[in-house]
Amino acid sequence: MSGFRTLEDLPADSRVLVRLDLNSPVEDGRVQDNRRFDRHATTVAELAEAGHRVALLAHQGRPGRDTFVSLEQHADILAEHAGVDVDFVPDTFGEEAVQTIRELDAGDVLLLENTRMTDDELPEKEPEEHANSDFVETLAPEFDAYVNDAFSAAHRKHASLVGFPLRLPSYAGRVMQTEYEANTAIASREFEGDVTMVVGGTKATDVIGVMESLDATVDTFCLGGVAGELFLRAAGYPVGRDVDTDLFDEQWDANEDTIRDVLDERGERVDLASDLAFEGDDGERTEIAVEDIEEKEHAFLDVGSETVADYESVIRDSEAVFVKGALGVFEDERFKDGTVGVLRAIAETDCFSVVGGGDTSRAIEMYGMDEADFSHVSIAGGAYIRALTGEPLPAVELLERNAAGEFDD
Ligand SMILES: Nc1ncnc2c1ncn2[C@@H]1O[C@H](COP(=O)(O)OP(=O)(O)OP(=O)(O)O)[C@@H](O)[C@H]1O
Ligand SMILES: O=C(O)[C@H](O)COP(=O)(O)O
Repeated sequence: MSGFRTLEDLPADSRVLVRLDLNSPVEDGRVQDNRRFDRHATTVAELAEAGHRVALLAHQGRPGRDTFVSLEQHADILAEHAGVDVDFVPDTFGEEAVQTIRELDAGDVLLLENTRMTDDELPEKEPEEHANSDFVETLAPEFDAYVNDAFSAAHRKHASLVGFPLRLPSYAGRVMQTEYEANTAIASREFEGDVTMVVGGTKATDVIGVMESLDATVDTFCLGGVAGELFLRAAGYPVGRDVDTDLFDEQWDANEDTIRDVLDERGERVDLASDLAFEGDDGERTEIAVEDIEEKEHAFLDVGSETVADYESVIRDSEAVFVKGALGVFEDERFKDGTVGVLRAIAETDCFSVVGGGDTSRAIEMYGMDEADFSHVSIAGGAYIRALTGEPLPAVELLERNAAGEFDD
C-alpha cells in the first residue's frame, strides 16, 4: 500500500506544478512519440479539465548526449494525446517562465523547458539540499501543489523529483499511482500459484541483480537474451562470449560469481534455453540445440523453438508473470519468436502480468498484440527494476513523507 496522496485529494482551483517523465528516443533531432506521452496525457487532461492551472516539468536526455534536446516538440506531441493545448516556454525557472506561470488561467497547461538544462537539477543530492536550490525556491511560491507523475524517474534524487515535496503539498499523478501499484506487486501481493519471471535483454548485470534479490519470491526464472547466454556459459556451454559484440565478456566478469551462486542454490528453478537461433549462411534463421554447440562462432540472437514451447508451458501454469528484457533481437522479425512467444502466451492466459522495459514493451505493438491483455505494461526501466526488488524510490518516499505531514509548517 502506498502512503501518498493522489489527485482525489487535490483541492479545487489549484496552481499545480506537475513533474512528468517524457524522456524519449530522439532520431535525427526528432522526438519519437511513445507510450509515455499517452500515459501522462491522462494526468494532464484530468488536471486541465478540472480547471487547475497547470505547469509541467520534465527532462530529456543528459548533457552531452544527442538526446539532450529542448522540450518544444514534446509539447505538441503531448497536446495531441491529451486533447488540450500545451504551451511551451523555453525557460525553466527564469523571469520568462515565472511570468508565463503567473498568466495561466483555469484549465491552461504550460510545459517548461528541459529541467536538465538548469544547473540545479542533475546532481544527486539530499532532498533538503535540493529544496534550498534557486530552482525550487523560485518556482515553489508560484504554486499551491506539486504533483509527481514521473514514476519512471523516481529512482533519481534530482531537484524536480525530490525538492518540491519539502515546499508544497504533494500528490501522486495517475501514472505514478498505477505504475507504483503494479510494479511493487511482486513485493506487496501474495500470489497463491506460481510466480514466473522472464529475464532477457542486454542489461545482464541489472537483471541478474533482480534475480538475486527475488530469489525467495519467484518460483521460476525463464532466461534468454544476454543473461540467458551468460547462465548457459556458467552451465558449461561455449556461448555467452563476444564474437562481434561487446555485450558478454565484461558482464561475465562482473557477474560470474553471482551467476554460479544462483545456479548452485536454485538451479532447478532457473530455466535455460535448450536451443538457440542465429543467422545462417543463407541469411535465414537457423536453430541449434545447445548440446550441439561446439564453439561460439555465431552471435545467437534468439532462443530456439523448443525453448519457446517450454517457456510457454511454464507461463500457462503461472499465476503471475513479470517480464524484464527481450528473449531475442525481436526488432528483426527472424528473431522475434522467443519474445513474441512468451508475450502471446501471457496475453492468452488470465495470469497477473507486468511487462517492463521500454524496448521490450515495444514488441507488444510491433507484433499487433493488445496492451489490454496484460495487467500492466510499464513505461519504466530502472525504476521498474527497483520497484520489483523492493528497493526504495526516493521520489516516492518524498511523496509519502509529505503526506505524513513531515514538512508541514
Ligand atoms: N541475444 C541477444 N543479443 C543482442 N541483443 C539482444 C539479445 N536478446 C535481446 N536483445 C536486445 O535486448 C533489447 C531489450 O533489452 P534491454 O536490456 O534494453 O531491456 P528493456 O528492459 O526492454 O529496456 P530498458 O531498460 O532500456 O527500458 C532488445 O532491443 C533486443 O534487441
Ligand atoms: O528514461 C528513463 O528511464 C528515465 O527518464 C530516467 O532517465 P535517466 O536514466 O537519464 O536518469
